[in-house]
Amino acid sequence: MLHVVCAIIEQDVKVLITQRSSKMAQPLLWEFPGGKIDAGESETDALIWEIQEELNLLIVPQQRLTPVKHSYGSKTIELIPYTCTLQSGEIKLAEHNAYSWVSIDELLNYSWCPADVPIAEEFIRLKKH
Ligand SMILES: Nc1nc2c([nH]c(=O)n2[C@H]2C[C@H](O)[C@@H](COP(=O)(O)OP(=O)(O)OP(=O)(O)O)O2)c(=O)[nH]1
Repeated sequence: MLHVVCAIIEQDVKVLITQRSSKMAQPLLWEFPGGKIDAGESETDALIWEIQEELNLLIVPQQRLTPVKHSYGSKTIELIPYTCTLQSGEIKLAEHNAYSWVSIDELLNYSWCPADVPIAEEFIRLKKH
């Protein structure tokens, strides 16, 4: 199983989501940015590194939400979400096709990678309570 960590980056009342490029797996679907955890790496170190690489942003992981297991054909991933705050940086896309800052109410209007849907739903529940 592939362990993937992803960031729900919050600023004011919006969260950052990214669209995978046409060359990636799950082309043009929206996700929470992140990536694979390498052997020996902590979840939060992997996340900080990936977000720096992909978006040129320095984040601070805050709260670990519920991991989701999802099978894409032969490949099974465990997607591990963290809410995060933004420390510094301006977005420069290195891999993604697009990004968007979206409000909680708009979050489910996007075409998500299937593994992300329960994560978006949990985040919405968290924010509405
Ligand atoms: N980073 C990230 N990956 C996700 C999310 N949801 C989801 O299903 N994935 C999948 C897509 C990939 O199959 C896998 C890891 O994606 P990745 O972007 O870090 O790795 P990668 O491009 O090197 O993977 P690949 O295209 O070579 O398979 O997890 C998400 O919210 N964030």
